[in-house]
Amino acid sequence: MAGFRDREKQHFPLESSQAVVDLFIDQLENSDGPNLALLSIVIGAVENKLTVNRNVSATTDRSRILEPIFPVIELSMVEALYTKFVTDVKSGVDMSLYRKDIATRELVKRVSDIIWSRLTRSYYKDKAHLQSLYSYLTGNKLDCFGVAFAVVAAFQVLGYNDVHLALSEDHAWVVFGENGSETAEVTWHGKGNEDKRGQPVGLEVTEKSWLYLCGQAVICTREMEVSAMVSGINPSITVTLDSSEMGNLQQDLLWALYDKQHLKKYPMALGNLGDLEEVNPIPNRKPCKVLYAEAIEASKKFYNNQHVYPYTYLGGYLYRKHQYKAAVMAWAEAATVVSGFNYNRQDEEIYKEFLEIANDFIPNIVKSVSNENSSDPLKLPFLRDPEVYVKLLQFYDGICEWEEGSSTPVLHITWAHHMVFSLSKFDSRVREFVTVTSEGGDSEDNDDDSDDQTDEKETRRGSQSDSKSRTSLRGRRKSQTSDKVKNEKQNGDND
Ligand SMILES: CC1(C)CN=C(N2CCN(c3ncnc4sc(CC(F)F)cc34)CC2)S1
Repeated sequence: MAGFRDREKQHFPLESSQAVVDLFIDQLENSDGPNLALLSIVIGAVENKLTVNRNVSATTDRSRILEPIFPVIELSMVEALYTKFVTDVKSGVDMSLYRKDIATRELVKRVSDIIWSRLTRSYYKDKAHLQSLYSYLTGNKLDCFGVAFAVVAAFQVLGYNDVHLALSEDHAWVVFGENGSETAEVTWHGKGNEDKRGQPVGLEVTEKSWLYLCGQAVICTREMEVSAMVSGINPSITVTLDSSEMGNLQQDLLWALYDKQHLKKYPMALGNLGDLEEVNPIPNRKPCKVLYAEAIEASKKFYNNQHVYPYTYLGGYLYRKHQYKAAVMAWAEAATVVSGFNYNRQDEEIYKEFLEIANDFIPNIVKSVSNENSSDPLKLPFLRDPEVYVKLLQFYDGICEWEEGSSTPVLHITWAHHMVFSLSKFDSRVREFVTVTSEGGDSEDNDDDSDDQTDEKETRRGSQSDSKSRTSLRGRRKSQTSDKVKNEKQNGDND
């Protein structure tokens, strides 16, 4: 039955991480494209052996358990599971009903139903290690991403090259048809939401919800589907313990994909590699800060700068390194990105992200710097730095703008309490230097070119530094006419 050719067989048995990396590289160099089902079964098997049901004694206090052995992966086991997958998929489809080169919506729904029908009736969907075909074929369990991935792998088995994975920052679906112009839901999203499997991704894009990234989703090639598979590796054994072998393997695979340019258009995968490099920097490889920057550049270059996570990857890293001003600057950019969406009840994941930043991280920073006296004379203390204050206002402004025009409210009193707490900790002189103005409303409101359509307003640094730095905060309001939001404090040293 469906077996592997010598090209695949010669790698087995896999007896080391390097052997797995060699198999992946060989598949990525295969002119027929990488075999998604084969690679997902292999990586899922390794992850299962290294992380599931490990006898973790309470005394293991290292952040990563050291593996004595690498689990040998035998060809017979992989081939048996692969044959089972091929048989499941092919027996579920009467191929005589369909054209062989381009998928139809009916076929996409059919294949999604085949994957769906084999899932265990009810199980904890958010559990770890449910993302691979190994989990599907040995445990009949998949998470939301895993179902979408399995549908794409099934179409590869059926010989279709037009069905590809589409990824937003919290959802997955497929594209298919002539030049991938069609979209279809193939999995569920979140809890308590009716799945829309078979339907096109339509309304949500017009609703401007973050969940669908307004047409800026990552559309995968076969190789980028391998990047998604590798990015989805979960090295955790418990909440507090990771498998270092699995983490190192994920890192090596991501670098192999990076070297072949298969992370170029995939900001989250670049961010994931950055997180791995932070914990375990590989000599002579790009440092995590550069990877976070490349993720932001990729979002700007390929996705109209409409991805939020690249900025929260960077902000989270800077926060962990106590580089608080830079962290606030990254979070302000993240809020500006999210301000371009309308909040929808299915956007909880990004809501939780901003909730933690606004109501946990920023108050913690403000508390921790309250008795700061920076040794560096040129560095303004956080609470005396007008640029920080302006960036904080930009952060809150972005979240307010996100809420404007949304079907669901974002902010509640707790947000206001934390915001007032944080802003009020800034030195009063800093607050005096900030002039907030609002430009005209939406473009259609901008017909009046009255000269009070203010351009950027400048904010000068405090007296400590003689150089004036032009920090501007452009207030943006969606619907109001242009008006000065705050009185302008004329200070003596205005030039
Ligand atoms: C800055 C953060 C909080 C750190 N980790 C973040 N991740 C965001 C989600 N992650 C991802 N990493 C690679 N690819 C994908 S595709 C996807 C949506 C899912 F439904 F398919 C999620 C995701 C990995 C981890 S965002």
